Amino acid sequence: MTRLSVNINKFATLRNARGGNNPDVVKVALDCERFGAQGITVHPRPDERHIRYNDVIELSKVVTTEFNIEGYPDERYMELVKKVKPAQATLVPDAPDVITSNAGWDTVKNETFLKEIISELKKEGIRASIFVDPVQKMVEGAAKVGTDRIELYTEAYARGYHSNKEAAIAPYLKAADLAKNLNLGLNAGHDLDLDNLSYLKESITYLDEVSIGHALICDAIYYGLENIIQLYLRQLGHYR
Ligand SMILES: CC(=O)[C@@H](O)[C@H](O)COP(=O)(O)O
Ligand SMILES: NCC(=O)COP(=O)(O)O
Repeated sequence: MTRLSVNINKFATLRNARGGNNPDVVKVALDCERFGAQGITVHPRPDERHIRYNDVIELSKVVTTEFNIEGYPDERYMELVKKVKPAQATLVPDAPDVITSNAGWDTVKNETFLKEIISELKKEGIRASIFVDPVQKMVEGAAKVGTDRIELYTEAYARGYHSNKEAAIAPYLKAADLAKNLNLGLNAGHDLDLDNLSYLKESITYLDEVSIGHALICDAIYYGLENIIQLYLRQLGHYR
């Protein structure tokens, strides 16, 4: 069964917009778990515009499902994961100033670097996953650097899904088959949502995990809207 890891970055974006601690990301993580999430994902970025490094430390004390920390493996990231020892570290090749993740690793060019980082993670007992585009050469390169899993970067799939879902999934099927043959675990993420998720899952039956943040949190706000307006109207005495 494919596991759902909820990326809680955007809750932190909302908190940071006002200062203070609403919403409380620790409570959010615990509630996500209570409501069935099988993992919690965070992606601290150097500018700490959403999840902060200290949040990650506090979350690590309470998360009981799979804790997954994404990020570019610079010194600060490596220090953090070594301290926190999450179940999984997902390495993403983001430059510090990107709005969101926008590419997978070039596993060929970065072979030596990735090998070193992954061996450091393994020494700490942390499962390594690396973010890759659905490109055969990059998946082969991922196997060579010793990662336990890859995470397929699904932005292109999500973008193509509505116009031609068969074409959009095609490179992912090939990459997933190759990953399976190379004994790599398989995760997927980025821009997955209520429309495109089930077709991905039906098509790639041995998907270990998806991590979903942006759309899930937008949906939580939107699907909660009717209920919350009623609750506020009740406070104003409209239903007495
Ligand atoms: C690795 C990936 O595809 C996304 O997790 C990304 O981590 C989301 O990060 P932002 O929340 O900063 O957009
Ligand atoms: N690894 C993908 C992730 O954690 C969430 O990506 P998104 O759903 O916010 O695009």
